[in-house]
Amino acid sequence: MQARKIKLEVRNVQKTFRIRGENGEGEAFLRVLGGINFNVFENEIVSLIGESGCGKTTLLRIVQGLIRRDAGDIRVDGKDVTAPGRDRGFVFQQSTMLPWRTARQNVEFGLEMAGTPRSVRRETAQNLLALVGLTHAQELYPHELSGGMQQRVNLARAMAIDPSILLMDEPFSALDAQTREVLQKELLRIQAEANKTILFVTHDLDEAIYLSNRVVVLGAKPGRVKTIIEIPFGANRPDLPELRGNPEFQRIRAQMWDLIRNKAEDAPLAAAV
Ligand SMILES: Nc1ncnc2c1ncn2[C@@H]1O[C@H](COP(=O)(O)OP(=O)(O)OP(=O)(O)O)[C@@H](O)[C@H]1O
Repeated sequence: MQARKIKLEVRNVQKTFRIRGENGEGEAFLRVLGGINFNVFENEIVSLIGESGCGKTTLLRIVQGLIRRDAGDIRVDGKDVTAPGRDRGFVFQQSTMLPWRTARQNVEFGLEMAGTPRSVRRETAQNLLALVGLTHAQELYPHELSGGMQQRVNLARAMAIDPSILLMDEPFSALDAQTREVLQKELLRIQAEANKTILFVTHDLDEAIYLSNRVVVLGAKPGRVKTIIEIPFGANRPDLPELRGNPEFQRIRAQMWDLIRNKAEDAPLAAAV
């Protein structure tokens, strides 16, 4: 069997924030990440879950290159990460579209910054907007788009620079339940069509199981990897409402819930994290 290619390596990443001391006086230290280890393989979706405050967003921002780690290594395609770069694309919880640009112009933005010729930019943006199902909305401005449509544009924009990995921080959590389910399904379709590798942060256990090949469960204070769960449903997994009735889905969900509530012992980590 061919070895899977590692896209993202996270090795012993640690972070402590300097914060105000008790009663707002002096200073104190908050150890947020206590040595995080995991890999994301090519074409995988890996989700990070864990209780609020366990450091998911901090970890994603460190991978993004926006927060400096105190120790450890992060490599994308074997290259050390020290700052934001075109090898990583981002989609956040809130839409980050530029309000004075149309959907197409928003998708073209990163390519413009990179000096890509106009005709190539336009074609790339049109292709990506078609991929995310927005051909009809290319020339609309953000205020003319629904929240779900805006997140589709943000996804197309993140993909425009053809990053090695997409980092997504709760991208659907501000959407209503119905739109969220549509976009979750769409993300699986887009990921399969475009062969993308994704690191995905979510609070939502069902979303993590439905979208992921593997789920990294983090414990808190300091954040650490409790276990990494392989999700056994293949590429043609049923839609989430149907999957929820699957006993294996329910078993995994219960296991995650126990881990997050600290009811279960940390499971031994597999060698190939
Ligand atoms: N810049 C900062 N300075 C000081 N403390 C910070 C900073 N950023 C985050 N923290 C603290 O680090 C801890 C982890 O925050 P983080 O946002 O990474 O957690 P999270 O798991 O993403 O939480 P949630 O699920 O609620 O979004 C929290 O206690 C937070 O208050």
